[in-house]
Amino acid sequence: MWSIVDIHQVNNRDMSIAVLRTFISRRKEEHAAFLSKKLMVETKASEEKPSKPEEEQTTPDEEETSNGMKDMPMMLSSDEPVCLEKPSNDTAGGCSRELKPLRVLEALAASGLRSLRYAREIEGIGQVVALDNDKVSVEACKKNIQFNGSLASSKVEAHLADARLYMLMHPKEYDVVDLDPYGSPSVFLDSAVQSVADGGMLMCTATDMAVLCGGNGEVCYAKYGSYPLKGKYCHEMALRILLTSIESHANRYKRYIVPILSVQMDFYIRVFVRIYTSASAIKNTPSKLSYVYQCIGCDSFHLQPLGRTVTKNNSVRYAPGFGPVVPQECVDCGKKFNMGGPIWSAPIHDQEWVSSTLSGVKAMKERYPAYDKISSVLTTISEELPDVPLFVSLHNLCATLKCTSPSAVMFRSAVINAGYRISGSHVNPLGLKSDAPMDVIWDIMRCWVKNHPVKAQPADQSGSVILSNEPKLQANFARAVASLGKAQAKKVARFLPNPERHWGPKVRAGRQITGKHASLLGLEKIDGSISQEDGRDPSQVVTQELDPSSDQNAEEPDQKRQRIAEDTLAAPLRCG
Ligand SMILES: C[S@@+](CC[C@H](N)C(=O)[O-])C[C@H]1O[C@@H](n2cnc3c(N)ncnc32)[C@H](O)[C@@H]1O
Ligand SMILES: [Zn+2]
Repeated sequence: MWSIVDIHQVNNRDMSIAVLRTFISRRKEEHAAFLSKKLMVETKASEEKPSKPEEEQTTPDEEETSNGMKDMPMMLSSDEPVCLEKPSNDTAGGCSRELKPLRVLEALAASGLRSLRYAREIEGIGQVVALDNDKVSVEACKKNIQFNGSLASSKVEAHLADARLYMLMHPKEYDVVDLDPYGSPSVFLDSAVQSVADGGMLMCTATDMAVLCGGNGEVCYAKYGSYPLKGKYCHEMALRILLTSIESHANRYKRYIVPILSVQMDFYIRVFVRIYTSASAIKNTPSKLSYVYQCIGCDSFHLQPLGRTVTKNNSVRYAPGFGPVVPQECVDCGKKFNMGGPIWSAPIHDQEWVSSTLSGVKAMKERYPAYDKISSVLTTISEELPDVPLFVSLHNLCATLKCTSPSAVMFRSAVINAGYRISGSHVNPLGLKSDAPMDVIWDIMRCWVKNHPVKAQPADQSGSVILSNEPKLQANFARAVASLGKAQAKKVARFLPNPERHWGPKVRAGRQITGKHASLLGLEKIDGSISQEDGRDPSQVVTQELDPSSDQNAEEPDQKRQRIAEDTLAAPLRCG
């Protein structure tokens, strides 16, 4: 069995494998659509004018780039995804282009466990390049590759390299770039966005949650270019800050991102975004970003878009956003606002991808050791309102008013009965996303308090100021049909409890684990870590922990072995 301290990595890798499987099937569909469109265009062109001799049509220089593709040859229209395929001479017929297997770069690979799982478990992966700048890790990775048989050896290669330099030197070369650093990915983003092929995917983890969630706002600004706000929605804000930062790096190279899935799990966040090149599409970026005004008294929040588009006579013009969207003082409680952001305020998931990924996971349940976790997270995400960036917390609203709480179903019903939409949020079991404006939310709470009175509070408190105003809306708490999410109605688990022991981030590789880590990691984990690492040569762990009688060359592990793949493939030597 793997230790519980590694479970978060199992969750992270399983989610990545699930998304990669969806990517591979999407890529096939996009390629087929591209070929048929190309065929149509070619047929039309050949009908319109007599064809020139073949060598006059294109020269190799015009056609090829480092990526094997002309800069934008696959653009179907200005904003349509670019097809990820490369020219080939070996197919017959007019559409002589074949879809190459996926090339993956795991830029921060440690002992290569993730790369090995990608290569062994995902059909359609052509090559995985595993980098690390730590010699011991790369040696361990090479041993792990050897130990995992001929399939692994033919697909995975390990290199000692600084990922930043390597990615800069391989522009637009990888269909997938995976960043999974200790702490912040910020120093890797600029080169990573350049290394992804057009239409390719960047998968990026950040574990510096204290920074991203407002523990030290200035550090967050320095690393990511956005101010975080402390609030119940801080983890969702963290996801949106990371997306903003990736977009900002991409824009420098006339590129832009399309978020596919953005998850907060365990104690980290991870985003999956596709990257495209289009000088005209990047003009849309300011319209996808917002500042956030958050009241220091009652936590009401309001979004201030950075940009807007004006459409006139079929032409689109870009302009700065209208503002300010709030007065100097909060209309609900009279206090001032903190301003955070900018955050990505466009959708953070592609809901079609989410449902295909969820169906894929369900169909291959036995291939995912973290099935329960990733299916519950994907289920909750599939129900999130896609166009509502942040959320309120019912407990927080009640804490401001010092009142008892209505049940979530009653509150949801009141919002729905008032004509608005509401959903949960995967980042917080108590979070409620709604398109109802803050004054409607407070009116609902004012109505609730009328029937559930609160003790008198000092008049200058935010809650007292809010309650001193009469509601304009008569809230109706009668149960609305849509007040339960589909998952809740079907009793599908939406949030799983964390394991009770050994939970949390591990100490960075190379650091001595000492008693001072007790408060961070917990005593049991420290004991476990010391006994695990005690006196062992990391490179020996591979051979000691793998069953020497196991079939090292097995290229198609059976399903049971797939399920325990995280145990037996290799020992994660340097990272959790
Ligand atoms: C969290 S671990 C990676 C875990 C791995 N992705 C997995 O799933 O097992 C981060 C790794 O990044 C490596 N690293 C840090 N800075 C790097 C750099 N500039 N270039 C290459 N590797 C680097 C560290 O040595 C460490 O092994
Ligand atoms: Zn307020």
